[in-house]
Amino acid sequence: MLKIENLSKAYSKRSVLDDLSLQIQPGEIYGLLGANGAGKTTTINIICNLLQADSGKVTICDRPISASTKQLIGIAPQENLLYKTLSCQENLNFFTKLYGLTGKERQQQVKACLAAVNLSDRATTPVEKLSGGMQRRLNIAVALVHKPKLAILDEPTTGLDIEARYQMWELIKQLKQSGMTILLTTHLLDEAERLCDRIGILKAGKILAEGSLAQLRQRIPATEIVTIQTQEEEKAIALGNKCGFTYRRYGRDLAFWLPQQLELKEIIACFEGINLESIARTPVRLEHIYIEVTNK
Ligand SMILES: Nc1ncnc2c1ncn2[C@@H]1O[C@H](COP(=O)(O)OP(=O)(O)OP(=O)(O)O)[C@@H](O)[C@H]1O
Repeated sequence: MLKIENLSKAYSKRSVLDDLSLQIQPGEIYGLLGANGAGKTTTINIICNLLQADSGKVTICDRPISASTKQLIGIAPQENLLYKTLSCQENLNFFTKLYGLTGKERQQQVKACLAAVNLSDRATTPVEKLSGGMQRRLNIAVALVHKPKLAILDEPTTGLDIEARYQMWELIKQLKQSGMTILLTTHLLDEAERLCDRIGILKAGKILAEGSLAQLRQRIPATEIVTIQTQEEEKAIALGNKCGFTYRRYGRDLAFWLPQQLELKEIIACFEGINLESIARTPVRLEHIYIEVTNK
């Protein structure tokens, strides 16, 4: 559906995208993860034909990116693209006109998009009277008015509270069920874990790792991760090493990769001789993989 091959882009002499390649299959949610400045927005702007790459190739539905492929893409940008004093319906009407929809099709699309984002009962409410979560959902409806093949959702839940975030996740899952292909950018690793079929980790304009969560998990040779709290960290690291556990710091937490499944008592036995204040077991999460891949 979307194919990016060897894309490079520099501003003045500063390289922002460095031989970037990725592919998105029809009907999947692809998560592009990266810190601030990694190059996510630059990539999106090139896909949307708003910015010219220095080299490389981008095709969507086998067509090279051009003014005419804009029709295939719906983008919900980081900053809501909405007219605050207009109602939900008026906003959508405006964008349907921009895309050249007329008559019955226009009315149908406005109605369908309001329903798709669960805002049918707010059709005549001005945007400024909607909650932040509702405005974010309307921003997505705007991206869908012209029935695009690919929806690009740029940090769709940034700034939302947890309830609004759950609603947005539900909406994104419904979009996928309706057959939409989605490119999602996010800083939130749990969001990517919940939603994405495949994930690409972007750093300094390069994809450092890519795959499903199960594929990415193979980057860490551990069955699970054990985090401990103790005043005797040096001793704990030495004892962990003796048992074949690799240690890592996640923030200030001291954690160990367990190469094989162990009973809790076997894990505790490894740290015999020191005072353990707490011990917690977690599966290998995207957070651990992200840190491993981006800190190399
Ligand atoms: N028009 C521009 N001129 C010069 N430098 C730019 C321009 N646009 C972006 N950059 C730089 O390119 C790099 C990548 O920016 P980009 O916005 O693509 O990153 P991002 O991954 O989207 O970050 P964020 O998560 O903060 O949105 C940054 O260092 C940024 O300062």
